[in-house]
Amino acid sequence: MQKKIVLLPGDGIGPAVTEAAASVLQQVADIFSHTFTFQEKQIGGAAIDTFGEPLPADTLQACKEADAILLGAVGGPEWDRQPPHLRPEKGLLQLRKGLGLFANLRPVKTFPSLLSSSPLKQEIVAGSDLLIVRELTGGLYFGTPSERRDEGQTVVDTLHYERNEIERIVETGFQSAMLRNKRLASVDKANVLESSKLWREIVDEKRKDYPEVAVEHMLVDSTAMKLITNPTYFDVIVTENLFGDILSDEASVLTGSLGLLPSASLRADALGLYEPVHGSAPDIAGKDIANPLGAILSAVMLLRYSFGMEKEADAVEAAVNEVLQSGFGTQDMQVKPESIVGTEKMTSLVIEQLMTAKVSS
Ligand SMILES: NC(=O)c1ccc[n+]([C@@H]2O[C@H](COP(=O)([O-])OP(=O)(O)OC[C@H]3O[C@@H](n4cnc5c(N)ncnc54)[C@H](O)[C@@H]3O)[C@@H](O)[C@H]2O)c1
Ligand SMILES: CC(C)[C@H](C(=O)O)[C@@H](O)C(=O)O
Ligand SMILES: [Mg+2]
Repeated sequence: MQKKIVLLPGDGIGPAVTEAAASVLQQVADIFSHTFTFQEKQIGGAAIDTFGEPLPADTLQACKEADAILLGAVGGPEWDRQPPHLRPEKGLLQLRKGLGLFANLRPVKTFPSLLSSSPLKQEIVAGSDLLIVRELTGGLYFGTPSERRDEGQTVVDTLHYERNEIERIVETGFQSAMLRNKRLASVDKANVLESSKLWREIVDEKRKDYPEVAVEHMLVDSTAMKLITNPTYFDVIVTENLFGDILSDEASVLTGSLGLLPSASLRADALGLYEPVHGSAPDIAGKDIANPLGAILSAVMLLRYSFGMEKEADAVEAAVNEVLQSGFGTQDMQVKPESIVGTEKMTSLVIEQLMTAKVSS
């Protein structure tokens, strides 16, 4: 199969983890006789430095013409003082909005070999396997007005949702639950927010179409607590943009490292944007120590969701599992000191494992 992939390395550790994931995809193409073409474009701080804007029109256009997009991360202290429209993060938000990628899937699954990596007790995290379905193109992130007034001393952000925006993400939540263990936690703040009240109404309407799914409405504050005291309680969580952002970083603690978490941002057709959940990690950039597995597992989601390549996705996932099973890890994971490897080494271990598995199959 021939497929066009746009690479958006971005800032900080973004380029290193994107390169890692792209080299795994290239290996997949070689092994399974596909042709993947990679086109690299600028976004975030790197784009601001070169083109004066965080999402150049040329980048957006290339993404619109691609079959899938793989992004590293954006942001960093050097751009933190920029006006809001010239922040690296704005480029990512414009890209999600510009492509209409409203459904952000963030799976969180503990690897049995990494149970001791989590700061939480092993008996609590063991068996955790949940999916956060985060609304990605609405809510506080995009509502207007969002501004400073009275010489900056009054501020306003707007939480805005329209019925159809809630309906489509809730639908994604139900469909995801149907493909998993048929349990859906709809997370909101309906004891305070009007947007959450409409959200609940819509969930209650939709649940009639999915009688097999056990639905529970949960408040976001107690969900945050339950996520780390009883994570196996959850199957699918569907929630609005900001709640999903916060809960997904929290949930990364279950796996032992934020560096392990992948994500897919999807819309109704096959185009998707795939990126690790973590940020640009300026504190470790340029040192060959970033964990590339969140990006590599994002490439697994790309193979599955945009290309429908199940056996290819399974092969990469199995290779990652095998490498972790052998005890290897990056410095952010709790592995034996002699088993700590860098970004490039971790990537080559995954690639070698992929090749070995292919030869022996
Ligand atoms: N999708 C994105 O592009 C994205 C996501 C989150 C944050 N950001 C941006 O990244 C910048 C830094 O934000 P932050 O420090 O709050 O969050 P971060 O996710 O970049 O880093 C948080 C901590 O996790 C560590 N970490 C993150 N990814 C890792 C990896 N792959 N391997 C090993 N360790 C890893 C970092 O070293 C740091 O200690 C900010 O500018 C922020 O806006 C971007
Ligand atoms: C960088 C930032 C805009 C982004 C978000 O808040 O969505 C990030 O935290 C994420 O989780 O992808
Ligand atoms: Mg985030």
